[in-house]
Amino acid sequence: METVFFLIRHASHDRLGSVLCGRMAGVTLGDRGRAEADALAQRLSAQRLSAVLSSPLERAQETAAPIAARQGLAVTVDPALNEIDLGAWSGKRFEELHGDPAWELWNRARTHARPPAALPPPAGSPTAGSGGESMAEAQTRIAAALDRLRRANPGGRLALVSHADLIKAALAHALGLPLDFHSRFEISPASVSVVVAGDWGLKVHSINEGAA
Ligand SMILES: O=C(O)[C@H](O)COP(=O)(O)O
Repeated sequence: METVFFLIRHASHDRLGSVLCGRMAGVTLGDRGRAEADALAQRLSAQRLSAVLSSPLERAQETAAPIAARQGLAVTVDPALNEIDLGAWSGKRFEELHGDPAWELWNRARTHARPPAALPPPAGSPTAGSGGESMAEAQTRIAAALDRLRRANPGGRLALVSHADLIKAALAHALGLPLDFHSRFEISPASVSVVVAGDWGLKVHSINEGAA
């Protein structure tokens, strides 16, 4: 039996395009984002969803809430849908990052680049030298979640509210696209990308639907 996944990027917030928010707390939807989330919930009301899952971050849960409410469902928070751990870059303005060689590498070589650690590791720590989460690790996380959710929900139609890079990683996994090509397609705020899963694997039905 097939399981349909509606991969939804959270709606707009006021720091979009100026701050690399990552997992920082307190990033909530503004007026525009709430209007986008309501419009998205209205569009999705034509679908019979069986579950609405969300990243733990506020911007995702606030996007998921009106979608779930319209369907008479509760939002289930799933840590597997969380944003990539961007370590020391979380909360930095994009203008601060420009010119940083590690940031340039992150943008051109996602297959092996890794954000820097948020805090220097203690001296002698076995984690010395480790950083944030690589996109490959995030892809493993979302791919495992899709497989787990598919097995638990045969015939289900699940909305998963997450983040741009997580959705790109999921689509790249389904398409067999190298992560270095992450910028070859767009995942906009409040957009929907549809992936169908079966015993045979994953099939991409659409990408970035409903983008403004
Ligand atoms: O701010 C970030 O973390 C990224 O630039 C975009 O991620 P998002 O999908 O959570 O906005």
